[in-house]
Amino acid sequence: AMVSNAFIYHADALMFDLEDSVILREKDAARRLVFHALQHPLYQNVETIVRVNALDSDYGVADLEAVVRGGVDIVRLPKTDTAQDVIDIENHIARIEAECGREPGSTGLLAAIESPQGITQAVAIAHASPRLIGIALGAEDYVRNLRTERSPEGTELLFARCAILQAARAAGIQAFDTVYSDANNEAGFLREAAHIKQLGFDGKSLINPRQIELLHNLYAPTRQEADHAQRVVDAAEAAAREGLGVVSLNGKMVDSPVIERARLVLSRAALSGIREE
Ligand SMILES: CC(C)(COP(=O)(O)OP(=O)(O)OC[C@H]1O[C@@H](n2cnc3c(N)ncnc32)[C@H](O)[C@@H]1OP(=O)(O)O)[C@@H](O)C(=O)NCCC(=O)NCCSC(=O)C[C@@](O)(CC(=O)O)C(=O)O
Ligand SMILES: [Mg+2]
Repeated sequence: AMVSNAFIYHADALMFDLEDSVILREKDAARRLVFHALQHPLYQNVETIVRVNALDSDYGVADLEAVVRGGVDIVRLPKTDTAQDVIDIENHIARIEAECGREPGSTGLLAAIESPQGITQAVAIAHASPRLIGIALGAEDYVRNLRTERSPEGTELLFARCAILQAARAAGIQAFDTVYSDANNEAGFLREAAHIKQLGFDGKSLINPRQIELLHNLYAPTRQEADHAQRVVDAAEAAAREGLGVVSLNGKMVDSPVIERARLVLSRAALSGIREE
């Protein structure tokens, strides 16, 4: 049922899971279901991601064969511990693209890091393939590996989140935060989402449609922020026409980092609208 109507919720991308939310005896049926969903007309204008099983499991390579041939936009590799994990999946994807006549390099990759080993290798992982559109944190597995549990403050995840952000930015790719598992706790979700936005994440994996609007609204700038960003960009463009790299706007210095920040605010306004307070 979820596969058949997930497209109605206006998520930025839809992720079909073949890994931990599918029990072993359903793995083959789930793969077939996703293969057909990827080719359904309703999913042609939606960015699709499939989380495949690990390549060293009994299912990983079959998952890849199905989803690359099915036309998935991005493959999510779970439990990525090393750069070699990324290179291995990259090689399989390249082979399958060649075999099925898909444009070489057109399948994107998203590596999920879910262990201390992966966090220590985050920089190498983030640089391991030109297909990588981003890296992501998988916090439920990560805290299990750390031998702790998630707290409302997220203290136990701060190191991992910063490591993922640093690695992603160093490689020039996106950084995505993990799921918030209590779908009924709106206040807790919003607190965590505000925290990861402030750290610098580009977004977050969601498990329930009710979280989509909340996150879009949080990432959307306020009217005041959007208006200010527009004034910064206008002032910068006027200054550039006069050959100036730095200008003053109401007494505040406007230079290259401030202008780039303003452009990011405007792009978020274009994507998510204006925040409802
Ligand atoms: C959380 C809950 C059980 C709540 O159930 P509830 O029954 O209370 O949901 P309700 O809100 O009542 O549903 C109202 C309506 O929305 C529909 N609906 C609900 N969820 C929908 C959805 N996801 N997609 C489309 N449709 C949906 C539903 O069908 C219904 O439709 P309808 O009947 O027509 O009204 C349910 O959402 C759910 O199962 N979520 C997906 C869980 C999942 O994907 N887990 C794997 C990824 S995490 C992981 O693996 C950890 C990780 O690996 C992560 C990492 O790597 O980052 C790590 O280590 O951290
Ligand atoms: Mg996991």
